Amino acid sequence: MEREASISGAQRFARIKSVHISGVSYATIGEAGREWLSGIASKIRFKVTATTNPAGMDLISWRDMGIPEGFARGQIEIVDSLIEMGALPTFTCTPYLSGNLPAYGESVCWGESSAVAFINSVIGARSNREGATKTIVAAATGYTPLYGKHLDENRVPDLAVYPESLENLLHYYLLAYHIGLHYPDSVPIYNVKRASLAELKALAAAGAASGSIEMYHIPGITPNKLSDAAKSIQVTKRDLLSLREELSSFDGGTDLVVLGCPHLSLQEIKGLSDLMNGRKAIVKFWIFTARAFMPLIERLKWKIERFGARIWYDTCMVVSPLEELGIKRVTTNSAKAAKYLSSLRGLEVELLDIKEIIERYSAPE
Ligand SMILES: C[C@@](O)(CCOP(=O)(O)O)CC(=O)O
Ligand code: SF4
Repeated sequence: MEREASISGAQRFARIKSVHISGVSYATIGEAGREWLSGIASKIRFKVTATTNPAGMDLISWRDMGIPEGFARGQIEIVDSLIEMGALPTFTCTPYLSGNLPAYGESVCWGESSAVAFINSVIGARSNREGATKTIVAAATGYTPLYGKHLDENRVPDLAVYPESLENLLHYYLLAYHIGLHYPDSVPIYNVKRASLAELKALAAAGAASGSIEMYHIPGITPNKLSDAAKSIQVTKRDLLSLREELSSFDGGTDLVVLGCPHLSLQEIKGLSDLMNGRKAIVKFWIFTARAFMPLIERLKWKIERFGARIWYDTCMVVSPLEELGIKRVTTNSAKAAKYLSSLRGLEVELLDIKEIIERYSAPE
């Protein structure tokens, strides 16, 4: 940890109350990661709340997903090692909705770039975008080096963004993705009139996926101190639509629709069940969310199941080995998923808003 502090230029450490560990999927960390975790599992005990990012499969229904036995064995060993050290089995990228909610001003050490940007921006907690190893060291020591987004001077807005129009959730993803591409290290002010939980999540996820945006402000909505930004830009609807084209490599004829990047909130699942009501899927639909919501979804899911969609827990479309399940073309509404599905999983991607997806890939009952 001392060496880590000197690399990042930190002079001091912050005492932390929580970590969020990414790098849980066997598809991402492989044999090397599995071995490393099993080697340290009996030697390390976590001192603070430690939640976990999605794993490479639904930890209960993995056989239904078509996950090979060998993959499942490796994944279960990773999960066991993390739990032995004291991690909480949340397996979600929205841990702030599943029991790990930092307070305003609190320093934490979190992985998962979308969650880091969400808690910095929406809650006013403080974290840098950390790698898995560092979050494990922080969990074992209870400290993290104090630099970057832990410090006031790095949380000051430097770019005022004026979108021409935001008509649906996809536009929020595209707006932040556009800013992350062109201003990857900025602290933007998004001048938007409203932002639901889903929209706040989309802004957090997309700006960190195309760039390294760890924090944004929204006047009247996010709690951090605002000041005038040095630079100001307009983002037109045309900018958003041409970005959608760039992120899409096909148009119609998908193998699989994947929704839930980041993991869907309860409100989004409710909204989806209403959109699906009275319709039937004509392709495979997979939905990803946190295991913690499972009992609550019991009463909502009949509409989703009748539609023909499947809900998976503990995992997501990016960290499960979709390409090994014979899938080649996927459709999503998340710009972050679009990027990682093509770059990490090597899949063809179609990016559409949720209503367009339902219209294109389902029919009235
Ligand atoms: C792409 C991502 O959301 C999930 C995959 O990362 P990991 O395997 O959990 O480290 C991680 C991130 O954006 O920080
Ligand atoms: S759903 Fe998206 S944000 Fe969540 S872990 Fe998967 S890639 Fe990351």
